Amino acid sequence: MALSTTINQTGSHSSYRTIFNYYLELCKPKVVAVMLITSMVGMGLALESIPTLNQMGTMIIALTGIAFCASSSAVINHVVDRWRDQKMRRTRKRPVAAGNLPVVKALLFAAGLLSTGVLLLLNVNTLCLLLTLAATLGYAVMYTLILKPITPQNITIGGIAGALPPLLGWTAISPTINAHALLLVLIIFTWTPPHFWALALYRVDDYKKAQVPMLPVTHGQKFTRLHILLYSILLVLVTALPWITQFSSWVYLLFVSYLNLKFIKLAWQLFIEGTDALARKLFKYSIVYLLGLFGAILADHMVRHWIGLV
Ligand code: HEM
Ligand SMILES: CC(C)=CCC/C(C)=C/CC/C(C)=C/COP(=O)(O)OP(=O)(O)O
Repeated sequence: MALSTTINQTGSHSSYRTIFNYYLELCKPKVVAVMLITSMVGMGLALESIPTLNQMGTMIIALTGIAFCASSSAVINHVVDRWRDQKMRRTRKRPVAAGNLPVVKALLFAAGLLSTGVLLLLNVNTLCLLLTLAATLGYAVMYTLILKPITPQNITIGGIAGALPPLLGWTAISPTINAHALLLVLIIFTWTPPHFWALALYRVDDYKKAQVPMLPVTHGQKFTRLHILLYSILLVLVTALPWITQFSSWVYLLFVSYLNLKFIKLAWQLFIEGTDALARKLFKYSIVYLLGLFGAILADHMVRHWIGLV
């Protein structure tokens, strides 16, 4: 119905574009893009010098494979969540929830993405492939299908899947489970609850309507704000670990301290004042924060190891 309207009004080119946009939206491209950036940082940190052409090839294949697998789990999330998405203002226009794309087509798309991703990662190494599959199933099955509808700790446990990308990147270059790569995973794992619960605070009515037991629904606003603050304090401690373990220099520490100060300030203000505007501000800042932190840790490593300065 929506498609024929588009064809009648604006011609077939725009309908192709609409369909392309539907499929693109299913992949959660912005979230996957940030995940790929953290994977790329993992790759850069695993390298002790400027990458060779061969390594660059591996990086491109691995990033494409990870992107395809991550996207396939995002598509499955759209299918599994379609009833819940229909009830929420933020998600009700999503292609499967709104009936613009049939479930079967979405599932075929997910299967195509997953098999292409696996084929690509078979050319990288087995560890990288297996960990990527674990993250894919972690988000599509463990989080979306099992944890999301049953416990407010869904995002803390399910957050492991979203936290894995730096390790995926690291293993693409060096197929071992490195302690410093696990530190990066720990950073995203600790960052996820304030990232998500900030959004859940100002979208609480959506989650109530869809009967999803997110923390503000089950335990209230004040309790959620306290937990955002506690996780933010934990995040400050965890993000000092790269410096404490002498993986990163004081330049990283300085930059991250600035990012942390702002994070704590917002989390504290949100705890005290509790407005939707502050929750929204913290959610948006959480993304800037993560990108800044990963940028800083990579720049610090590149300057000291790739270029040999300091
Ligand atoms: C269990 C873990 C996570 C949960 C539950 C979660 C939840 C969410 C939600 C509900 C949104 C809003 C999407 C929308 O507006 O439609 C969002 C946005 C976003 N998330 Fe997360 N997230 C998680 C992990 C991550 C991770 C690991 C990253 C990156 C490394 C990430 C990056 C982003 C980005 C970039 C956006 C903005 C997307 C946009 O503007 O369209 N998230 N997240
Ligand atoms: C291979 C690999 C790296 C896999 C990770 C996959 C991935 C895309 C994880 C995304 C995490 C995320 C955006 C959760 C959103 O929660 P939600 O689904 O409850 O949010 P929604 O209400 O917006 O759908």
